[in-house]
Amino acid sequence: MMKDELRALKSLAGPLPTFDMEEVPDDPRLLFSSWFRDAVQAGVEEPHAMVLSTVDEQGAPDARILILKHLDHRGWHFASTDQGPKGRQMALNPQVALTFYWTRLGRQVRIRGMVRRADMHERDADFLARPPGARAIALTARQSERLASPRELEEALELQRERLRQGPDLVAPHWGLFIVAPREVEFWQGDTERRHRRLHYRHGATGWVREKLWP
Ligand SMILES: Cc1cc2nc3c(=O)[nH]c(=O)nc-3n(C[C@H](O)[C@H](O)[C@H](O)COP(=O)(O)O)c2cc1C
Repeated sequence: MMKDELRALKSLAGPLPTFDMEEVPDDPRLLFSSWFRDAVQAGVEEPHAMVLSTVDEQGAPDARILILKHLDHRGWHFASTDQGPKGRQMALNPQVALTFYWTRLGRQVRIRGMVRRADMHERDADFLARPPGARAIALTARQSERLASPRELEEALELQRERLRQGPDLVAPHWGLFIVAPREVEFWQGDTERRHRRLHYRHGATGWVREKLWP
């Protein structure tokens, strides 16, 4: 049943844009910005949603979706608690990967690199810019713990909403703003005939080196 349903689904049906792999910037961050703008203009839903992959202490991979908060010369930024599986995994092993997929354009971007924390000032600014509900849930500081009952969550949230009413500038101590400095970035443009175009950037001793990859 599932097999037939899956076979009936289309993938990379197009129309899809072309990708001129000769006309690209030296720095993959510039190409990412340009592709990101294309995704926004094409109406891709939540183009800033990305998969963050990490590994645990046994070397077993883990992955979840997060929201991209910023991209600058340092890399790709995201915000989360430093507790819970991803926080612990990144503290043990700062090597991570980010993956974007923009369906309507048939484009995938894969980033591999090292994650580090932004300074406290930037972290606080990010936290205070979050809507009150998002700040209250972050202040509960229990992401990914076992939830005993919905009431437990409601009570904890009400407590934090009250703390925020008393102190609107409160920042969750376990909140983190993280930056992924890229070592490798791959741009993948899907093709309806499966002649996908792949451009791989690697950061070497003298700067960014690019090569094309087989589809
Ligand atoms: C669209 C979307 C956006 C999300 N954005 C974030 C985010 O920015 N930060 C975050 O901590 N979790 C975010 N999550 C939840 C994570 O996927 C994940 O459930 C949570 O961070 C716990 O991860 P962990 O158990 O691996 O630590 C988002 C989930 C989705 C589906």
